[in-house]
Amino acid sequence: MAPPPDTSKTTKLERYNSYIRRVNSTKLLAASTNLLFRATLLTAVVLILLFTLHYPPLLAGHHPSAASAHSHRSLLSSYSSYGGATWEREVRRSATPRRRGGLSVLVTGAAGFVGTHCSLALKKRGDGVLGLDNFNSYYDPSLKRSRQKLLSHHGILVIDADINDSKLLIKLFDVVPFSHVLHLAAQAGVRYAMRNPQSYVASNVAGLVSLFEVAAKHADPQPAIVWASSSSVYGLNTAVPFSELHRTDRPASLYAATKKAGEAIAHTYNHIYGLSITGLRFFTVYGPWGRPDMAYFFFTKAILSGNAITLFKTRDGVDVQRDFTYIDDVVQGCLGALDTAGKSTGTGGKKRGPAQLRVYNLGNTSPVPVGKMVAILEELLAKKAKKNVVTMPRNGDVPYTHANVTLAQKDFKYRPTTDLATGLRRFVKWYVEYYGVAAPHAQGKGKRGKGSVGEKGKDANTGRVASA
Ligand SMILES: O=C(O)[C@H]1O[C@H](OP(=O)(O)OP(=O)(O)OC[C@H]2O[C@@H](n3ccc(=O)[nH]c3=O)[C@H](O)[C@@H]2O)[C@H](O)[C@@H](O)[C@@H]1O
Repeated sequence: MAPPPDTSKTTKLERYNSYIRRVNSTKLLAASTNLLFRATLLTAVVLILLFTLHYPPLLAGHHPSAASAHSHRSLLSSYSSYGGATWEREVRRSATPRRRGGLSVLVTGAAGFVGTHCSLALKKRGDGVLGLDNFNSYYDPSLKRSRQKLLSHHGILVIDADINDSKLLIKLFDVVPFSHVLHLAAQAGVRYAMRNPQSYVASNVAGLVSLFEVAAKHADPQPAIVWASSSSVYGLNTAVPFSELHRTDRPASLYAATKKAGEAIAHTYNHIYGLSITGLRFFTVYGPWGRPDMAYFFFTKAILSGNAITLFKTRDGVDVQRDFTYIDDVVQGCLGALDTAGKSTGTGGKKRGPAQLRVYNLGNTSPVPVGKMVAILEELLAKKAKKNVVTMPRNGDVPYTHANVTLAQKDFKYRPTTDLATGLRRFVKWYVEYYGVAAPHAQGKGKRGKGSVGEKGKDANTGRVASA
């Protein structure tokens, strides 16, 4: 009988082979896990890169001074990021005139007080308007959002961006051949300049240069520019009424100094690049949808709520006076300046010939003591103000303003027609409606003038009215 075959060797060999297979498959598993991990990492990096490249505006739109504003986004501001076919279509739709020979105007500071009124007036007569505003929180941004809503109802798009965002400005001029820019975006307020000086440099100097740069070097055609200077440039000037020929080299506040700097910068861009530039020196503009940082506005609030107001007197014990100018009159001046602006003469940063450089006072031509302004408000609100009268602190204020408007009258028929009592009555009417406060019993006897923005045909005496 043959001996049974010796299987021990074969079994050992098989065990060894199976061991090798296990080792190999473990190695393979480890290698493929490693590969999978690397591939996932690479895909993630590629995706992040693609996302970032695709949405640069999300970063570009965030100028530091606009940072706080971005917490106030609403549906209306969905164009805070720019680019894309839909965005371009909306921009063009808003900026295209609806009348033959109409203007196409980029309005900066469009959700501001003067910006809102001018945008509506331009749109109403058939011009194209595109707005820009950074919705900063210098004063209640919800008021700016309400103005934006009003503009949106009239087909005007306001883009949520800062004038220092030159990439956006370039993009806008690529999409629309604006004929004009109405540049009203600025850091306003005389006394606030002592608390936040840098904001004046950022908006009124750097922002202005940013706009002029793009208009001079990138815009084709170059637009004509009309922009807001200020009566404060007259500073310590004592010759009255203030004429454009008077000295403006003694500003009393940093605010005034930045506006004066703006006028000098305008001269440079006109001289080198052939930009047509018109500066408008506004005199204490007031009215419905006004600025809550201005005295007539916060005095109204204080009087209604029974809080004291502070009235400044000059060092000689005289009432401070202002040439208060009603918004509709200023709008008329802004449109007149736009209509008579000559064309810019340069292209691609090269001047081709001399261009227009102008500056005008837009005032009311009748100064009123601030005490009188308070007396008018007291009558309209049927309530006495609690007054603290103090000597004017050294805060940048000047004792007196008074405009000579002969030049604006001659060049574009500027004629202010609204006295302070009439204008304040319209303001108070708007104020009680907008804020839904209990209507005052008295509304004064001022003459009724032509309707202004925000008047809804309802009388404030009828009681509480929902905000606009
Ligand atoms: O015309 C201008 O150039 C300027 O007009 C206004 O500046 P201002 O005239 O100082 O306007 P308000 O701040 O409303 O002050 C009006 C008057 O009330 C006085 N006032 C202000 C505040 C206060 O608590 N008490 C007070 O008596 C001021 O001294 C001033 O005479 C605007 O705020 C500026 O942005 C604008 O450029």
